[in-house]
Amino acid sequence: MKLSLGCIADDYTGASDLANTLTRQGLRTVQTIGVPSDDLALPEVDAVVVSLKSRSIEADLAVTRSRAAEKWLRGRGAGHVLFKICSTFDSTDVGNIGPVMDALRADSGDTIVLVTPAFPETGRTVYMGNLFVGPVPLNESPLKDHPLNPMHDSNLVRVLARQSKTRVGLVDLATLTRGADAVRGRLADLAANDVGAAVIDAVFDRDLETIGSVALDHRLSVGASGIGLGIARALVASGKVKAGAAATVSESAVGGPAACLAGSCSQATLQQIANAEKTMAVLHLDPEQVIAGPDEVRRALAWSGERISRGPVLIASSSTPDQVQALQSRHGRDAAGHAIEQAMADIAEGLVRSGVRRLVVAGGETSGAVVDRLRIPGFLVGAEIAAGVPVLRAVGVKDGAMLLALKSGNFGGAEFFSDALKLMR
Ligand SMILES: Nc1ncnc2c1ncn2[C@@H]1O[C@H](COP(=O)(O)OP(=O)(O)O)[C@@H](O)[C@H]1O
Ligand SMILES: O=C(O)[C@@H](O)C(=O)COP(=O)(O)O
Repeated sequence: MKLSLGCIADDYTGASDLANTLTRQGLRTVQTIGVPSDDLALPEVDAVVVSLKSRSIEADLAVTRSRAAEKWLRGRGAGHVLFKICSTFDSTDVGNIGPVMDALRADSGDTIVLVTPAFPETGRTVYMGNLFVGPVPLNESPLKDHPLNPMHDSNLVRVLARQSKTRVGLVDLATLTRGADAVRGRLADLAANDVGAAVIDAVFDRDLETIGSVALDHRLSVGASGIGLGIARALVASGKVKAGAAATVSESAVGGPAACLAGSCSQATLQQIANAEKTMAVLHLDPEQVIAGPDEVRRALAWSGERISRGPVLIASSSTPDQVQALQSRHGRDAAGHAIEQAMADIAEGLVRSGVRRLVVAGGETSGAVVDRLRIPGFLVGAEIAAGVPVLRAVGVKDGAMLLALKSGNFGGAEFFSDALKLMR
């Protein structure tokens, strides 16, 4: 297998979002959980997206894991590696985007790396280095209240400069609009001034196509699914990947009970949970009790045990920004987040033990904890439920077929949970 593109995603929902984008552009793509072991049988593919849970861990550990993934991908022939970050640039002043980018850039030997979280299909655009989420700057969007990495600055040149050892510059929309050679010229000027990373504006998919073609001059780029789309289109346009070759994924029904788990506290997910009350049984966990001990998990499993044979269930820990803040002030941000993630993983494990083979998970960190606990080594990409969220068919699991959907907290329409289950037969 010689890869045309290697990808390292800093969380599992982000990885499935990118795998979805690459598949839709015609690349045969597989999503692996971590660096795959040698005995995982992978199909013949153009792209591998290695999913890491490295967004909110210690920066040093994120660097070590990302470098190991890069080494594996380069060893499979990947000439270009995309470090997939969140389209809302989720990070803190200590990382992990900057430190991982710096390390991968050093490994790749590139003098300068293109960076853009733009993903116009989901309303993420970048202008003059400022990230917009729909109509508002990042710092006015619901991301200002994220439980783990609240975003308070929409200027990505500043945000990245605080995290990175290199100088950070900007390729603005006016330059981009003049075409690939104008971008190349600007990058050469920046590199000559010791700038090692360039945030590049992008508003429309055509901007991403220009970015994708320039990115392929380099060995590394950093961004969200939008730059993935640009790179995939450039690979197809250059003939390096045969268009329309995306592997067909088995559509055979899996059946059996279905469940949804929500650990995201995003506004979108809170609304989706409220809407799900109309179509399925919903249990709201008591976050304080989750942290207190295992009884809340037992209560959730007993509750679902009584209902799941009659229809899908949804179990949510999600709460509003002020409730999240109150909990964090009592227990600490990381301790609260970790305890709830592990409780969600316990619940997922219990549900699967009782026969659930169709599972929807809302939240990136939450999905990471659940998928790790279920020991799923990888996924093939099926139908698209919503922008950035595909149906995933697990590969390499012992207990037979299993379907999952890993939803970024911010993604999906108002009826996401029922939309997902309709496609997960
Ligand atoms: N009620 C709650 N209070 C505080 N933190 C919570 C609560 N429910 C979930 N969390 C934590 O908030 C974080 C949500 O992050 P994540 O799952 O990545 O969602 P998103 O995709 O919206 O970023 C997780 O660490 C989760 O355990
Ligand atoms: O790029 C995106 O917005 C998503 O792919 C993503 O990374 C999701 O992260 P979470 O919101 O933490 O699930």
